[in-house]
Amino acid sequence: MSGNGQYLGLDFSTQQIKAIAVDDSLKVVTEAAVQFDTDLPEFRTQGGAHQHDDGLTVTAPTAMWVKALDMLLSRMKASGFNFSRVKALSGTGQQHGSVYWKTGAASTLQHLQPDKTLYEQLKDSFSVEDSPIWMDSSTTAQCRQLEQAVGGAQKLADITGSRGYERFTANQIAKISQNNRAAYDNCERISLVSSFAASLFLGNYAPIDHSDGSGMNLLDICERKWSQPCLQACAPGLEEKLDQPVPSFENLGSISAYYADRYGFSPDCKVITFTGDNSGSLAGMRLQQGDIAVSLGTSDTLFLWLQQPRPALTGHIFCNPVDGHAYMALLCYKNGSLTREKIRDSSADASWEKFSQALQSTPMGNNGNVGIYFDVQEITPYAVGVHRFNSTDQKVESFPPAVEVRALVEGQFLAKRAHAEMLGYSVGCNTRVLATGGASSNTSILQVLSDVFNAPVYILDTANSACLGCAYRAKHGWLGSSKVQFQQVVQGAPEYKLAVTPSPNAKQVYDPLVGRYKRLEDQIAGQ
Ligand SMILES: O=C(CO)[C@@H](O)[C@H](O)CF
Repeated sequence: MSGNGQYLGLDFSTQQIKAIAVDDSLKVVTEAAVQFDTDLPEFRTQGGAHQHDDGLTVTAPTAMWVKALDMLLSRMKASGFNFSRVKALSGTGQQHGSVYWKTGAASTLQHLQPDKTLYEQLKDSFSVEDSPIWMDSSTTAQCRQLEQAVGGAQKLADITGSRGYERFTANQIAKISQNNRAAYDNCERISLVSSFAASLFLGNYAPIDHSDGSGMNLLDICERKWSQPCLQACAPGLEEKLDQPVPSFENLGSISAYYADRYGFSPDCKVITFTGDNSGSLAGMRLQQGDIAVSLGTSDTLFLWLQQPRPALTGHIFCNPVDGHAYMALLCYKNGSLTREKIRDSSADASWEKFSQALQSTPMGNNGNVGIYFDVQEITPYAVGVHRFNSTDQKVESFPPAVEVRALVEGQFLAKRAHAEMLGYSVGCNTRVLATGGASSNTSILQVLSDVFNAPVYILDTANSACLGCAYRAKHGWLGSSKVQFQQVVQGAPEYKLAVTPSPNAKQVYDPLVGRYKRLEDQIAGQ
């Protein structure tokens, strides 16, 4: 894999647009960003979005994303970045968001004038000016309609990898076709945020990729084609507005001449399919078969690599962005660091040191005491409340402080393992846990994670993992995904740091405890 080129990753995320360039050894050489709220105040967004008065609808101005790209590239040019060295670029977009290109916009995209900004030329190219984004929760009716049309929630999950979720694109499209038919009819192409961004660079409509397309409730994730029952249930004439989905590592062709003329990109710079931000993160974290990535933040997120997925009513299964025969899964937990902090305050004198001492002073399995701490409405599963059980499954009102601390941490990780296994993951000899996020700096917490999964835990700096992952994917696509595996391309990337390994007998303690935890969780979720 020779070459002295550079590879550019772009991330069109909720609050900013970011670029990272890496050299041939995948070392970061440039970073740049535009913050929507502060750099483009004329759009008056908060966190990159507009929260509507109904308390459910959340959108972002499509033209703001276009203007942000003008600003980002101008900043990079002004800083002296040499665009001519970029061999290929790829990117991500916040998942589920959608862009509605007005009839006739293709011609404008194909004939961009280098003496004008993208914004000047494209600002009136969208039949829906405010794109629905992933924070929207206004389409519950459309979710139920879609689930009913295809045979129920589990059937929709079996087809598309997820039950109906309000933020998923099919339900947003259905809402627009039902409530704003003129805008829907005056739209010749619907893009995701990722394929919209790719279209800007390609100077033509870019296709939706399999991985981000898996977040729409429209793609049959086994066939990797649009599901006809889902298309027909969603909106009339939808398939022609979407075009056909493609693998997430396709070389879409050369960059639009607009960028060569205006910024000095090489005319031969290749555009590699863009994908969703979580898929980009999987690439940036360099997950491979057998890996689980655990992001321990305000909400906890699990990224799984799956070979044989089992779609369920919780979690999401997407086509894998770097391996055309594999899948990935996402599990999101609302009760994350705030819950850990609450127990730290109530049972460890608000001290992480005492929190850690409590974990060190209590045995694996906590003498049979199990806790489920859903302070706020949990989404995995849909349940709420704090529930404590003693070794004979009797509900108890409280635990001693140290037992409470361990019950919380073990409960959170037993939940993650139970739901991961429900989606088709199996803990085995090649399991690696990659930990990131605030709590990954606490070795005692990581020790419990390692024991529950009976696997080594590595620490990963995933700052900008989505953007970095796309720079990696750009090189993979440029080299030719049919010629080289993604894992080979990223071999030279910085190594993970081994943090902890499982305690002796961890397997004997936690393998049976996972089943017991799941039974207790089902019991409280069923309430
Ligand atoms: O909704 C989500 C995943 O399903 C979020 O992680 C968005 O992708 C954030 F942009």
